[in-house]
Amino acid sequence: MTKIKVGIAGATGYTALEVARLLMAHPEAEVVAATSRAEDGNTLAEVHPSLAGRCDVPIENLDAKTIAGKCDVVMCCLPHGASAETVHALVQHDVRVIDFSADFRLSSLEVYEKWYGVKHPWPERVGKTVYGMPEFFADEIATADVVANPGCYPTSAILPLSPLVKSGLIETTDIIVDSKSGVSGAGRSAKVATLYCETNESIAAYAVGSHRHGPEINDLVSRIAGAPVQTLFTPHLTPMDRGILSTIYVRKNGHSVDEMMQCLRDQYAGSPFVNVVDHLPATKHVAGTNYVQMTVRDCGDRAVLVCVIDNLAKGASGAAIQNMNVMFGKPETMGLA
Ligand SMILES: NC(=O)C1=CN([C@@H]2O[C@H](COP(=O)(O)OP(=O)(O)OC[C@H]3O[C@@H](n4cnc5c(N)ncnc54)[C@H](OP(=O)(O)O)[C@@H]3O)[C@@H](O)[C@H]2O)C=CC1
Ligand SMILES: CC(=O)N[C@@H](CCC(=O)OP(=O)(O)O)C(=O)O
Repeated sequence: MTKIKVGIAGATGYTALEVARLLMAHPEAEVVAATSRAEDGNTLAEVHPSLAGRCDVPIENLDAKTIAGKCDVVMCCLPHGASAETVHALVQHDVRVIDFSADFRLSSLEVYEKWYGVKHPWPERVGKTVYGMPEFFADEIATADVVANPGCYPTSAILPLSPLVKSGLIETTDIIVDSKSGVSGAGRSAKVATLYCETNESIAAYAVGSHRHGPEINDLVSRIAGAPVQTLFTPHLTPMDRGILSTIYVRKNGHSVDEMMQCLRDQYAGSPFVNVVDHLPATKHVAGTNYVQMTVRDCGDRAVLVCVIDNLAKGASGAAIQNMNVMFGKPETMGLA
């Protein structure tokens, strides 16, 4: 059996570590290349000691032609902007790419450039790249050269909202998405806001009314549901390593919460990673799994949807492995179950 040869660009970051960790347990894929500007010459295990003894792949400076020559697929774990340039160069050298950044997620170039404040390096490709959520786009993912891996917060909102909007069970306006994330969501590079003393014993709302995941949620729910949707999204930073909890307030549209729960159960009946549950456990959600749990509660003229995910698993690297499995004709759960 020939294994899928995987490259990891941006190998020093948190999503890269998580994708490498998951790939160590994948029976039909192997890490064959890794890149970073800062750690050129070291190995993946030297940079991430938790991989010691399991991954001596050398880290090199990113050269698209060299990496493409070694790999069947590259996990591009770079920040937006830098990622689009790299994805473009990789595709020119005939390698498939899973892009962790937001560079190819949105339908509209204008919306991208407004919210990200940069000129897009590959504008022709915006709006023509499949969104990496196999729950809705598996057929396109299977044949894609580039997959736009979803944002972590958007995953926690798109999965519960889309089926309910599509079935007309909730109103398309006045939707409030209130989300909390662990600190690893902000990446591994040093920033004052994510220092231990700033985050420990604290909780903070940030980018209120201006977070770039608002337009991503609106775009994707609208696309999937076939109806324009406006949400109000507020993220919060919480003193956890990882994890996302989204509490979503919606207006009922003359339908009961039982109907909403049934709609979600029907939508995700065959889905290996989305669990619709009667009660979310009061105990800690298990980190590092690709599973999403969601439920709905009745609150008079409103309903409250609650969705819990792991930002580094289903919110990033787990979703990327799921996408890779779909791209290479493997069972969706391989290496993730
Ligand atoms: N963390 C999370 O929970 C999630 C992250 N994402 C997205 O995944 C991507 C990676 O995130 P994450 O792993 O957290 O980020 P990190 O900050 O932890 O790592 C980023 C990596 O990119 C490299 N890098 C940084 N700037 C540049 C540049 N200008 N050019 C080339 N390489 C660069 C760094 O390596 P070096 O400096 O050594 O070259 C580093 O390896 C981002 O686009 C992020 O938005 C998406 C969903 C969830
Ligand atoms: C806690 C925290 O800071 N989270 C990040 C979201 C990470 C992510 O998914 O970002 P991309 O869409 O850029 O890939 C943030 O709010 O910027």
